[in-house]
Amino acid sequence: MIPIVLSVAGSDPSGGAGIQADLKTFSALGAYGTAALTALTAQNTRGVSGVLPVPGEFVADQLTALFDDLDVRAVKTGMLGGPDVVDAVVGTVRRYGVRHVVVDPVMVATSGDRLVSDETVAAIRERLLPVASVITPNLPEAATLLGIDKVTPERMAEAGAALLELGPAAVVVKGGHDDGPEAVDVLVDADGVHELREPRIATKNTHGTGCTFASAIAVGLAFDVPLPQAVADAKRYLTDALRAADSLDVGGGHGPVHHFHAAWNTPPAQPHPQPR
Ligand SMILES: Nc1ncnc2c1ncn2[C@@H]1O[C@H](COP(=O)(O)OP(=O)(O)OP(=O)(O)O)[C@@H](O)[C@H]1O
Ligand SMILES: Cc1ncc(CO)c(N)n1
Repeated sequence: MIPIVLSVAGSDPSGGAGIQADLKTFSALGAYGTAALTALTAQNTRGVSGVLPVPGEFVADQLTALFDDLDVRAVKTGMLGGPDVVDAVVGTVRRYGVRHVVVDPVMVATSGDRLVSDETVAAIRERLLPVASVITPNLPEAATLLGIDKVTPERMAEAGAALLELGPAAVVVKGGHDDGPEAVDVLVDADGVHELREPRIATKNTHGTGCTFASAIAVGLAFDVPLPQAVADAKRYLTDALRAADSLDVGGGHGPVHHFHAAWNTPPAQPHPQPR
């Protein structure tokens, strides 16, 4: 039976981040993708112009409908519209005993636009982190969760260890927005600190990298791959998706990564033949 993975996240109508990115990642990596929407955004590759949260009660209804029927092997959370949405997720994870929970603590879009309120961040910190298998903050998200000014690349391991104290089984602090020849992330779990390194890809098309990375980890866990391997595999998949991103050329701002870089081993699209 195909492993079922669930994204609990917001919609990005431009298709590069949020549930759209998550479903593409699940599909590209061979899992069956499902999605419960927590918010609508109005956004494109240049920025976010509106957010409409889904009430927590209705997120809970979506989750109940899913879990009453489908054998969901892993849950990935992204943008969570409000504290009531966080509580709907936590309640479901506890009630159905979900084993694999990947929390991408989304706070700000690639464009720099803020996506969630302070109350939502507090609910994530206090109630969602303790049920997470792994959380994947970038440097500003790590700092916000820890209630400190900033986390520097030199202090990623230290920040990861402090975040581990908040209850998740593992933490991946992402150094993606740093510069340098490599994109370095730090995984901290009960076994200690592991560094993950891949080449930094020179592209402006980085919309949805965080969503894609966390979703790929969730697929690995759904296939029962051990966490450190699932994280390393996810990073390799994302790096290849970044490498192929410029071939898509979608939008005028930060365009999407190429989720299907491995599956579409066909030449670039040709114009449709004209009738004679
Ligand atoms: N230019 C790049 N080249 C290679 N890897 C990158 C690049 N940018 C980010 N990454 C990697 O992508 C993954 C996602 O990290 P990133 O820091 O972009 O997440 P994020 O800030 O949460 O994303 P988002 O902007 O979608 O919210 C990490 O493994 C990071 O190291
Ligand atoms: C809906 C949504 N979730 C997450 C992100 C983070 O990139 C985004 N831009 N939009």
